[in-house]
Amino acid sequence: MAEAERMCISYNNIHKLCQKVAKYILARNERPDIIIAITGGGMIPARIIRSFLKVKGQKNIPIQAIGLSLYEDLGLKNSVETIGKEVIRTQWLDFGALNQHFDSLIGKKILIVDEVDDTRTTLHYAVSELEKEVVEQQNLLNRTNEDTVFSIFVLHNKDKPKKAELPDSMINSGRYIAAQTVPDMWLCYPWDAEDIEEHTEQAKAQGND
Ligand SMILES: O=P(O)(O)OC[C@H]1O[C@H](OP(=O)(O)OP(=O)(O)O)[C@H](O)[C@@H]1O
Repeated sequence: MAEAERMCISYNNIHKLCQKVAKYILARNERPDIIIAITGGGMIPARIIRSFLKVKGQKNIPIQAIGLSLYEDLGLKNSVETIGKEVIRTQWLDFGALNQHFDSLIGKKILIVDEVDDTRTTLHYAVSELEKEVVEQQNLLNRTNEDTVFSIFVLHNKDKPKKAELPDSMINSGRYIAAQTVPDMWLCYPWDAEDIEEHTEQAKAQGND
């Protein structure tokens, strides 16, 4: 792929994007009760933004990880049109650990973090499965009158047709937060770099430092 079609992103750039988004979240009085990082790309942004969301006198926001991987569905059982990618859960919430902080996700502000929104398949899956999880808990505990608020933070949203939707209520209320919207190009994150010095130089040259 030609150099111009690759966008290199430095750690410094990611740090600053997290800081910008944290400011936005705090200004809206929407500090999350819990951060859910989608592994592996969501983990570093989740950890960085937690520091910027820290408020004096308040406990650190707990981070939970969910593992979601895109799996090539070869569409063998279906028609050609269904060929695409499906999401496989490799890791899910640890409710035992969650309970040390609070009793459930019900009524909480939840920030889902990933590095990139490409086709939106992963984020759609994460939001719908987490919403289902909350509804199950609400029914179980007879607490159906409490509102749970989901937000999303991604470093980059690729400007392209998406293969899945997010709730309108989330988009329209500013709770889908992409630090940057970028053209549909190959994004090179620093954690994949073999030579981090060279990578950082390339990021600088592209203005992403
Ligand atoms: O918008 P989508 O088309 O769903 O793609 C975005 C997802 O793809 C990547 O995950 P990947 O499965 O490559 O795993 P990784 O994070 O462990 O690299 C990325 O981290 C997002 O989670």
